[in-house]
Amino acid sequence: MATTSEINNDLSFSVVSIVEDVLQQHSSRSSDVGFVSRKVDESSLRRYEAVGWLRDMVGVSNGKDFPAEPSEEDFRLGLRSGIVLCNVLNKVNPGSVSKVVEAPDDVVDGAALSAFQYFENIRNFLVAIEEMALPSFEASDMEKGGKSIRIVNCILALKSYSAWKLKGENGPWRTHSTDISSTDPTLSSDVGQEHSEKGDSRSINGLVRSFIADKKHEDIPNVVESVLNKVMEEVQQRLSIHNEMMKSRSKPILEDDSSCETVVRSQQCDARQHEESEKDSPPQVVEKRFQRTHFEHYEEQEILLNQQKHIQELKQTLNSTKAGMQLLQMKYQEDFFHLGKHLNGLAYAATGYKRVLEENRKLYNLVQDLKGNIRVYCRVRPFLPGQSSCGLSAVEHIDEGTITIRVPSKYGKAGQKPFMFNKVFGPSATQEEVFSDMQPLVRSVLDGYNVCIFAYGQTGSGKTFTMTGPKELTEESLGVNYRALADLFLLSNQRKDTTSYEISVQMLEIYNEQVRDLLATDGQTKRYPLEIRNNSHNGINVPEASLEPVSSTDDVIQLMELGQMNRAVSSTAMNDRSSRSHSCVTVHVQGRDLTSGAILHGSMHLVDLAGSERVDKSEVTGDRLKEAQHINKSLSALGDVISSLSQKTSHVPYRNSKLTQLLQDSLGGSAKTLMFVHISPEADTLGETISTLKFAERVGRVELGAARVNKDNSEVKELKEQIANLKMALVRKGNGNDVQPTAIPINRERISRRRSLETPTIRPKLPTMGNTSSNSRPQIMDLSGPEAFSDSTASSRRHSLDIHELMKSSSPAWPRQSLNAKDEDREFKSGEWIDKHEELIQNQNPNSPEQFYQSMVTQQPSLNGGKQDFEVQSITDNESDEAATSDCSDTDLLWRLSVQVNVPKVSNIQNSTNPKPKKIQPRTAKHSETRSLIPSLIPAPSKRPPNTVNSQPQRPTRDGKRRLSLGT
Ligand SMILES: Nc1ncnc2c1ncn2[C@@H]1O[C@H](COP(=O)(O)OP(=O)(O)OP(=O)(O)O)[C@@H](O)[C@H]1O
Repeated sequence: MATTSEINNDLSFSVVSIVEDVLQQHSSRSSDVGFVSRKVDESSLRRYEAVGWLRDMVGVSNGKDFPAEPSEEDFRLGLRSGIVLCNVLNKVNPGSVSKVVEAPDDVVDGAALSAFQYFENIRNFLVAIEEMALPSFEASDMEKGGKSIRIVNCILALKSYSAWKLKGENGPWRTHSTDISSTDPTLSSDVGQEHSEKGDSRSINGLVRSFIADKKHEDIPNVVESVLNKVMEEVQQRLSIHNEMMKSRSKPILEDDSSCETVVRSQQCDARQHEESEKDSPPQVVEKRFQRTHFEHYEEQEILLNQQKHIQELKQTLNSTKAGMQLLQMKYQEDFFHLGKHLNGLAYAATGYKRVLEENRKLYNLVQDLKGNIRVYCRVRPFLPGQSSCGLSAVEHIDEGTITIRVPSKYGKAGQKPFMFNKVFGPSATQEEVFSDMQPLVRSVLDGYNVCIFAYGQTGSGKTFTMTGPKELTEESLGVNYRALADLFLLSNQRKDTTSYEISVQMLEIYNEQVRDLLATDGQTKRYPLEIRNNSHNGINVPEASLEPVSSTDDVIQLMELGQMNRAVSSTAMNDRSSRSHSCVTVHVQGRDLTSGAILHGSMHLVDLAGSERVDKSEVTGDRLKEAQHINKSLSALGDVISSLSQKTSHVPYRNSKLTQLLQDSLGGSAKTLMFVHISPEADTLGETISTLKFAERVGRVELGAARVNKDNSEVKELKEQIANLKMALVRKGNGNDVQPTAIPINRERISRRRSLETPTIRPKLPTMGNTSSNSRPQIMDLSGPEAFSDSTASSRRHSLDIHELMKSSSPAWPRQSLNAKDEDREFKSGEWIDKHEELIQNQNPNSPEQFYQSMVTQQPSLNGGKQDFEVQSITDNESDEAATSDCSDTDLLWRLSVQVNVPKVSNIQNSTNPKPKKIQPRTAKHSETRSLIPSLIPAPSKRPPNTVNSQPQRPTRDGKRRLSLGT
């Protein structure tokens, strides 16, 4: 970095000095050597005179830097600090320089002083001199190469001023021509008071005059021209040097700060302006301008220095900030790293938590399955395109398994009401999402479970959408029915190496409490109405309905289309596509294990219920009203069933509607049941929505008992068939008919097949059986052959089959005892008539069937009072229904068989243990009605001869009817 003095040295030059230089060069070329040496001598003398005076003024000690006759260099160095000059000036004219910057004591010479101090003193001195109108010089004259002669002039002028002042003269000081001109030949003799201003020009004039004095007159113009050219060249040269220096010095500054750049630019601009103006201006003006700018440059330099200092400070701050930033960055990076790790941990934990939640849900569902809870899913329909979705939705919030409804004050206490279900689907749930949640349930059909999925909700809430899909079906919008069957095909195909499946479909409709076959192609009337037979052996509860085998989704689509066409659809005020009937797609699956030969059968009801809205709201009359009433009746029957199931009452009124009859196996049996409740989002249907959700919550609390697989191995299956055949044979015997050979071959054939599997160790038991009554034995043999009783491994089966032995038994097996507790429980739940029967059994002496029968008959009025009267009445009225829905459960068959075969024994016991028959109460007209039911359960002892199969009670015609239906 250049010091201030260097800058000053470099920057300060004057036109005068240039002209002098040029003239001297010329003179040196033209004048003789004697003239120069004379001039040098004169200068030296004048210098000595100036130094002498200064030494006198400041004293020898202060003027120690000045030898008495100093060289030009010594002279310059001695004055360079400006201290001597200022002190002298203050002596001559006290207070001219207010503050003289002294050199530090430990500094030997002025070289150690800072450039600032030098300049400060010199500047102050020059300012004062100018004020005193004394001849001045330039600060650069103090430097090497400067014009010391002008310093000498200034000092001598001051000397003469001092002398003038000492003389006590008044008025403005005027220098004497001799003071300067006598001693300085280069100066004009007529230099006046304005010397300081015009000194330079006078000095130039003097030079010029002396220069041209010895020139010939005709040479003068050429000489002047060449001098001027030289001057201009010199000026230009120096200016360019000056500019170069300025540029080079301002470069680092430029890099540092843009404000410096501005300053330097302005300086360059100034310099250029100077350059240009100097071209045009006379040398004096140029000189003056340079003098003026001299200080300005200094100021600028000072500013630059300050700015540089600031820049340095800023740089330092910047560096420290950068370091701080780097530190922060590192810290942040570290933090980010930790945060990332933490987030990873959290994400992992979240995944784990989600897994646990999912696991919990599965376990919860498993528990539900084990308890046999009816699963309840809820789905909220989105606002439909025509509807204004800006209208407030009735749904406040939907969570995984909770739906919160906004309840306004008109429905009681205003607020929010949450309802909990196994799963809640919001309006944006897709058909695929909905199905994927129920897929495991659907798949369990192939494992031999009975499954029932029914869609419930008011009209237009989206039941058909969920079960079938919208009007225009696309792959994405296919409903549960299609997806379920497609999935069953897929899975059955995957299992084809181990199990062979047969899948067939029925499609039914319950319209105005009548069951219709939707797949009928031979005219609807032919199969209308159809009968429902609960607890059927093969799971087909409506055997008369078309059962169509299907093996691909195309088959299913064709069937569904046919079903949809046949379905009774009529428009209402609420929904133009409102179905006024319940529709049920039933999928029957039979699977045969290819290794063990075990057969399983599962069935799945996919039910789309009719809308649950109130009749008054539908604004319907006439036929439509009748339809709506039937729908409401069947739905309230469904409600009653659910209610009694949830209260675990012994009587479940399945028979109150065709719908509950159809779903009996799914609601009260061993099925897996899912109710899919649908609600609309509109606030104006809130009343219906709340009652729907309340009903659904109640359904969710119903426990049906664990679902069971309908898996029979071949042995059990054969036994069941045997039981059925035996039972039929007994009935025929009881009616005095011969056993029809047509029923037997199947049995014989099967049993002969079994014979080959029997072991010889079982055979010896046959003679024991041969000891039984010859009357009965051949009949049995006729029925099934002696081998039928040879299976010692199935003692219970033999026990139930060996009628003869059973008849001999001294301790009769009472129906109730012949069943295990589980089966009994199931019986209680599986049908109304069983409930009644159970109640009767509990009220009778178990050892007295006659009494039991009689008392049962006599107590019938009280048993059938109220509602039960109605039920019995309805059953007797609809006899065929009763027969169809009451029979065929396995346990039921066993139980009944036991009852029948044990009755004679019981009758014997009755004679010994209860000689006095209980008095039969007189019957009312109602009793005769109820009686028609009772004999179907218990044979009438009075009509039964003892100890023979044929002596079993004569059953009423109705009972015979039912047995026929069983045999078919
Ligand atoms: N989740 C849904 N997404 C889109 N549209 C739906 C949805 N659910 C229902 N809809 C539309 O709402 C209208 C009524 O639905 P849908 O016919 O399925 O109701 P519903 O309950 O079966 O009526 P009904 O009791 O009269 O048979 C239809 O236009 C249907 O396409």
